[in-house]
Amino acid sequence: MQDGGEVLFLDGAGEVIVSIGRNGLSLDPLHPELFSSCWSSITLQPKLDSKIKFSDVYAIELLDKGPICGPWNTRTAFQGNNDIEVFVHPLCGKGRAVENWETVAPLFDRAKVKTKVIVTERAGHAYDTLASLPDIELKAFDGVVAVGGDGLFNEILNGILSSRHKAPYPPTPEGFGYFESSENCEEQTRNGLNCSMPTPDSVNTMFPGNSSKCDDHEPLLSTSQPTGLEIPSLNSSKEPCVGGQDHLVSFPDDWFRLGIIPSGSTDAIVLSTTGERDPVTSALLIILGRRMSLDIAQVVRWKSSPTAEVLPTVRYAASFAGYGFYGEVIRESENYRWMGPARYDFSGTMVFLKHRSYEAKVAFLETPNTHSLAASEEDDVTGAQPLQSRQKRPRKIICRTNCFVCKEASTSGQNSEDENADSSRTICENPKWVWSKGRFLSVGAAVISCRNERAPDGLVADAHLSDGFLHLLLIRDCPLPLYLW
Ligand SMILES: Nc1ncnc2c1ncn2[C@@H]1O[C@H](COP(=O)(O)OP(=O)(O)OP(=O)(O)O)[C@@H](O)[C@H]1O
Repeated sequence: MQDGGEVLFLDGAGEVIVSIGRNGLSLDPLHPELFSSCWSSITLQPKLDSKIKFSDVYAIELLDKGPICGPWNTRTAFQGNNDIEVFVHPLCGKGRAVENWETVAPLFDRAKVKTKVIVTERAGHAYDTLASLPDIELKAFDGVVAVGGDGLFNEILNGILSSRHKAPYPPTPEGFGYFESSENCEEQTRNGLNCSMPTPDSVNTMFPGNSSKCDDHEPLLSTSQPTGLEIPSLNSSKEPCVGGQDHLVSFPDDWFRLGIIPSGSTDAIVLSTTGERDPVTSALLIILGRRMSLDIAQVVRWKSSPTAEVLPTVRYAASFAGYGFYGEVIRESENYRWMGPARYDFSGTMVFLKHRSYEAKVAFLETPNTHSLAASEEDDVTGAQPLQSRQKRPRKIICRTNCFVCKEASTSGQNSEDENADSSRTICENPKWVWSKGRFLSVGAAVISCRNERAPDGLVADAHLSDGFLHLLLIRDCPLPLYLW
């Protein structure tokens, strides 16, 4: 025992004095002079992390007794009393998800974090499981973890939100005059779209989970041949579209913890959140309960039903939602899944060579930061101008983490973080929809692409959107950066 601490022998470092502070342990060499060279000023002290924060400790074991408590740090770790639900997609990426889970599972065991593991057997398995799970059972989980790629995460996100996100839809296409004229109708028919007039009653105030959505059984990924990868339509689960059911979990008021152990082909969400495409890093971050808010985009596609009603199909995206080029690349790439990650390059080239452009009408929330992109004053509902003619790229919006990319944008004369927060507030409280139409190479909404400086600028995730009319709305951390190419 030494004044102010205990002397321990540490492998590779020798004797150290260990003292306990409020937030962690301090380690100081007992004989620092032994590490100094007599004849030079070079210090030969071995590398020693002189501080260990309690919040970085994920388990404690006594050599002879094994784990002594668990989970070790209930303040930062997963709550610990309940399980976390883990979905493993055995076929994703290079087929290493099961192996990756087997590598990290002992870390969860060691930290006494209980897991309930489901290995998915088909596309839609995770979605169905979560969408049909009674709220009381969902709430009993401390979180849900995907061992897979962006597509599996996307299923989990949609399974959790589909019947539980309660928010008004953005304005209908009717509100933008989309279906107003027969000319529009002819144009749509030429483009292979199903055109019919909406019923007069606006669905602006409808909430997901109420009756009209029950009629929509369109798969998200529409292909002429079944790929086995279609995500089931909303509300195709056992959970009925009921009014009056007392939901215990309701977004955006509630929050829920999600994790990804990267095992996919592109892992865009992991790259733009943790920045490390490494299963062990992700597992440790999950066990330690490190968290960050995730921007989620709600994508509403309005489509005519057989009864000529225009009904919304709602999906949620956490990285990127794309229509046009990107949508087609993703759709095409499903046919070449056997190629592994190279399928994206291959189908990207194939689709590029087709040199198509896509008819689109886009509605988006105008923010002060995106003014260079936003429509001019005459571009209101009655007088749209094609956005293609605007060459300027939108200015970056500063993200919450104030990453390198955003910092750079702000120092080059852009809005400060405070101004950005103010503009977010204005948009949330006072949304002003702008719309425009034209032919585009692609229309996409990047949700979290600036979270991490290492993330590629344009992220492509599994946002399978077929031709149709899209409304994009950010439900958390608005504003949503919307890019038009
Ligand atoms: N057992 C399964 N068999 C077939 N498809 C599955 C299975 N489990 C999930 N899927 C589907 O496979 C799709 C792709 O999965 P995932 O995104 O995890 O892998 P990936 O495409 O290789 O990775 P990334 O999205 O990072 O490119 C998902 O959209 C999901 O619906």
